[in-house]
Amino acid sequence: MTQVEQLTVGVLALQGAFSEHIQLLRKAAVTLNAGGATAQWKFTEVRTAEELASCDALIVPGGESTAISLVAARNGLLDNLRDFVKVKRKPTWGTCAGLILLAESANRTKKGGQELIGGLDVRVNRNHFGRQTESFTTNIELPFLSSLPEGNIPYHAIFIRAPVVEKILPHVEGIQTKEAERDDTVVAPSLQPEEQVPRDLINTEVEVMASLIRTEKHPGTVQPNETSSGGDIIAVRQGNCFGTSFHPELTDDPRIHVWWLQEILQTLHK
Ligand SMILES: NC(=O)CC[C@H](N)C(=O)O
Repeated sequence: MTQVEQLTVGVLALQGAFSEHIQLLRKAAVTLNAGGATAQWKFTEVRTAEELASCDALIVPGGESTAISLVAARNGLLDNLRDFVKVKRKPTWGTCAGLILLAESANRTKKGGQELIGGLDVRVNRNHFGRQTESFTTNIELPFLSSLPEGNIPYHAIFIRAPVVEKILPHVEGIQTKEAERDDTVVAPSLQPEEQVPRDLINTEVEVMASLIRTEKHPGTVQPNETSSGGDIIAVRQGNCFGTSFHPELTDDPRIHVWWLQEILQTLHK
């Protein structure tokens, strides 16, 4: 009998919707293993460098990116997270605040209050749709789910003070050379030369996985932006990193978690 591999997926548990992710990951693993055992999955909350080191993959949840980055900095975890994502290049998924933290650049940040992990060559615009009261839910098409059972059923996406990807950046090692074009833009720090990963290992450009085309009027005002003609970019993937503007963890629909666990298996077996 072939040995089933053991994989540990961590959820950064400093602030935000981490326990919801763990519950949905458990549900996703049951779904995935029902189609034939894939792996023995362990899902765990991550608060320390030791816990992070035990993980094969990581979710950075929704919540408040400023709070998550402050606590991570206080716990001395930011550099470990950067190493996990950008040097070890382990599969990492950020939802909402997590997408902001995985971006190489973010606009509308609080003065002096935000550090980024980086990993996705994008610039996000925080709170793109407005304040809490302008949060909304909507059914969207997620073409990347189409290979899953029931993958073509629209996905009920929850946007809470959500960011969007407003620009795909050219990949440059040494992020300081990237634009910080406004007073409220922050960028992720550059890798040290000895940490730089050869370009062919990064291997992919940013891939737009989903856009939101707002056909009906939502309460929030939409800022004009560079992607408005094709809709707002709300899901991207690049190499080991995946990010979504919305909160799959606040639904009971495990399809994106199932898809992402499959991605982990594929990445690890490449
Ligand atoms: N729901 C969320 O995760 C909101 C993200 C929040 N606007 C931030 O900047 O962190």
